[in-house]
Amino acid sequence: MSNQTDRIIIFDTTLRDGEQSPGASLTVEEKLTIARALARLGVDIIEAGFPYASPGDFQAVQKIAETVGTENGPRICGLARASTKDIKAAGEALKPAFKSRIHTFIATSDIHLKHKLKKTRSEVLDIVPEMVAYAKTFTDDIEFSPEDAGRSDPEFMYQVLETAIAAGATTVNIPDTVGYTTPSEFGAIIKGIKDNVPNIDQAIISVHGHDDLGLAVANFLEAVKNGARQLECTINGIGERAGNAALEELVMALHVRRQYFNPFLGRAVDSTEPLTNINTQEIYKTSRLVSNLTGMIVQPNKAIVGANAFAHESGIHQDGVLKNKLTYEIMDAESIGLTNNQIVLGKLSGRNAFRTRLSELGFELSDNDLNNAFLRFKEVADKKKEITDWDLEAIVNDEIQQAPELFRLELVQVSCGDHAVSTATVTLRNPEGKELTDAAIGTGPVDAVYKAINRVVNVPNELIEFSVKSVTAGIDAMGEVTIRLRHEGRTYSGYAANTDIITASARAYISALNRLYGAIQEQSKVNSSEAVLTPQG
Ligand SMILES: CC(=O)SCCNC(=O)CCNC(=O)[C@H](O)C(C)(C)COP(=O)(O)OP(=O)(O)OC[C@H]1O[C@@H](n2cnc3c(N)ncnc32)[C@H](O)[C@@H]1OP(=O)(O)O
Ligand SMILES: CC(C)C(=O)C(=O)O
Repeated sequence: MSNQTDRIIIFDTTLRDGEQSPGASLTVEEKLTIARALARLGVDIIEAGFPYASPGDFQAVQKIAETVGTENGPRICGLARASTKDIKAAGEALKPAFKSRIHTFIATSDIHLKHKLKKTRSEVLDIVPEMVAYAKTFTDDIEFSPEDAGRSDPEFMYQVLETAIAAGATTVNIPDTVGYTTPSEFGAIIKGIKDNVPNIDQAIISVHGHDDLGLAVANFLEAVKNGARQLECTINGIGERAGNAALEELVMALHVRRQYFNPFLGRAVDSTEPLTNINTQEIYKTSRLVSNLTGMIVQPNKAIVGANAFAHESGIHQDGVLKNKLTYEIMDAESIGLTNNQIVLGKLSGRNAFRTRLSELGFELSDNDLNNAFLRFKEVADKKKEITDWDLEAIVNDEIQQAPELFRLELVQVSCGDHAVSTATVTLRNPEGKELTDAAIGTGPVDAVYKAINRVVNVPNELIEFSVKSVTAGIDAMGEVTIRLRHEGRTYSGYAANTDIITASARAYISALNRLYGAIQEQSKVNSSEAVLTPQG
């Protein structure tokens, strides 16, 4: 294999590194939904998880390998430390995939060797070929990463990469694990690898980077100029700490500035060939899906997918755009799948029009889910004359893409005002099917509702984020509520949309509590199976 491909491979790690964002933890079903969306987006490789990390991660990777890793689907990858138990778990979980990859890694920086791994350089040099060769017994496609490459001694890293490739690594991935390097430094690291690793032509050079200094995307573009051909990125740039390089920014930079990048890929400047396999029209929808399911809100001024990314506010700009869009726009909103938010359906629309529009928007629902979504649509259409694509998306995300419903909201009622004590009454159905009603007072209606819900659910938690925004303009707009809460150091998110923001707030809170309650139940199952296993050794 040669790394001289003239195309950029997009390796999406939303489900692995993205899920490492505090509070972004996803259920197996949610991961499957995102994996399907990534396949529609056209990513080449999905890093679906870290199978050894937990039974849930193992199951998710296995399910994605089975249902999304089909013959025409993307390659499915699992992460593993340089250890036989991790690699074995990855190999087992990936078995159902038509095309699989094991990604194994070990740190090469002296800081990590000394303080974290407590290993010498020569020990690492022995472990790497042994583990790559072991991974090779599960699949031919092996990626190796020298973790913290950005702070590693280049000469040592060259040696490690050479042994990894000699043992069968087909991709070598260079991570700036702590987001420390600058673009020119990162480009020089890639050039150094090309110039100094003797067998580098037998592997693809990949890059992975974090955004601690806001430089991840710039670093990657410099890496492409110096020979990197695979980019590891996440939707909306989510990930550990400040996140990863954002897929949408990288792809659109390569798309919009194609003529600038063509020569670095050995193409004629004016070549119109796309630089990646990404279907850019799927970008906006995928971004919204990931944001809703992870609870990681996209900031309004975020490049490409932020609410303001294509908005022109000031008079001089509006005047220019009205005369010619090119005055202030370097790309079309349509190119990332942003429609004009046109009115699509109303309360007289039927099931067929509803199903057709959802499928045009990329939602493939089972008959049961479609029925539920249709009933919600009719409810909303009774209150809101015009139903836009954004409303439809909010309805599906609220109604269908939810954590398993352990507690269900049956009723919420509030009394509030500037001369009243905010009071809320709620009725919830508990996991055993019993209806429970309670009431509370609070500093405002949402506070009162949350206190009343807490009296019923009775799991201590701290609300750390509450956001409400309208889906579209207008007084009858649906409100979207996203919340994050914390319990014993872990964060859980919830999402809901409704024309009544108090109802949306209550539903979003219950959706987060359902995740928290589900996690407690999972943990108690693990604890009781460990308790059974321990006495028998
Ligand atoms: C840069 C990255 O993003 S790496 C990916 C990060 N993702 C995760 O950590 C996923 C979630 N992690 C987990 O569930 C757990 O940490 C597990 C299951 C992976 C390991 O759990 P534990 O066995 O309890 O180990 P713990 O997390 O406390 O410590 C990590 C151990 O792995 C070792 N280790 C770390 N990286 C590597 C590596 N690449 N190869 C081999 N060993 C490694 C550490 O030195 C430490 O070993 P020690 O226990 O002998 O000191
Ligand atoms: C596992 C590696 C590639 C990683 O996530 C990092 O170094 O940030």
